[in-house]
Amino acid sequence: MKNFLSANDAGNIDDLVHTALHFKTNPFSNSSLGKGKRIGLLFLNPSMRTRLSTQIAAQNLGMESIVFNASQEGWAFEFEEGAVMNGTTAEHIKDAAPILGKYFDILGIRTFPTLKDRESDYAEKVLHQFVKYCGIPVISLESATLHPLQSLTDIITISSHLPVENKTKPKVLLTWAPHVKALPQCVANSFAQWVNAWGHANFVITNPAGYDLDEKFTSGAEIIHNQDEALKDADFVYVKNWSSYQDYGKIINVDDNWLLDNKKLETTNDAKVMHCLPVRRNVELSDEILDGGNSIITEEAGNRVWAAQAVIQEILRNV
Ligand SMILES: NCCC[C@H](NC(=O)CCC(=O)O)C(=O)O
Ligand SMILES: NC(=O)OP(=O)(O)O
Repeated sequence: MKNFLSANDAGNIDDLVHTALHFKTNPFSNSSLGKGKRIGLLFLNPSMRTRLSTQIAAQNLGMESIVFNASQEGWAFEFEEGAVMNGTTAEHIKDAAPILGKYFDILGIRTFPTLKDRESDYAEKVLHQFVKYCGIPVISLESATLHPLQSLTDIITISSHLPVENKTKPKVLLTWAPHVKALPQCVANSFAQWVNAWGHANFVITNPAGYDLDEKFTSGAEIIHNQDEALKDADFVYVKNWSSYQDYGKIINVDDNWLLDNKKLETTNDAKVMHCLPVRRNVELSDEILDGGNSIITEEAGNRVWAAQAVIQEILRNV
């Protein structure tokens, strides 16, 4: 593995899941692989889980990690080719990224979308410039359109809840949920991309009209606009808000009640409920679900370490 930017970089997903679950029971089984190596974790946006789990994963492999909160503590980056930098940006990515390539062996980057310029966001303009100019392997810590470490975690979590002799595919439902802010489509896009690539689920997506995701990621899933219908017999319900892809970055008013509660879960197959976190309680997900027996959300967040460790190991084997 050279970079880890999407499901396309994962190789065999089952193998990666297997490696991650091995680390879950044997965290220090390869604790000298990263000796003398250093990962830089650069954040242009907030994070709790991604930052901490990736640091722990690196440490478990004997690797040093340094976090750089670039948007708060660094010079403002310029990404435009040929820019006359007489405004607020102080350092061009072409100058900054090669330095990071000198300091680190692997670079992790979190960069959210603008939610204003769809073309630029969906071209992953910022992430790809880091890749182009840093010259070392790059791990996405959530980019403009995808969140691959989260999605690998989600597949690991689902896999570990399947019966050992599982013959039938579980029904995995991704449901849109309400929110007060316009959020990226990354987590939902990425979950769709990974579940499709994994191929071991009957995959359904439910969202209100106007919230259909980019078909580039969802193609292969069944899309149902009626949440009650979509919930029937689901084994896993993945809850997430996203802003509109079609009316890019906008919140479209929705009449129906899309907030999941225990009553809505009754028609499922006693479904496990998942969410990437952070979650707005009683806006995006109800207290009764978050505090109830169907939620596997804390376990899911715990699995972030093993996903990151499996990915860093694969990259370290190539540097
Ligand atoms: N990294 C996981 C999710 C990050 C981001 N959520 C947020 O920005 C929530 C912010 C808030 O609730 O104010 C998202 O949806 O892509
Ligand atoms: N799920 C997730 O990526 O969490 P953070 O934004 O806290 O890293």
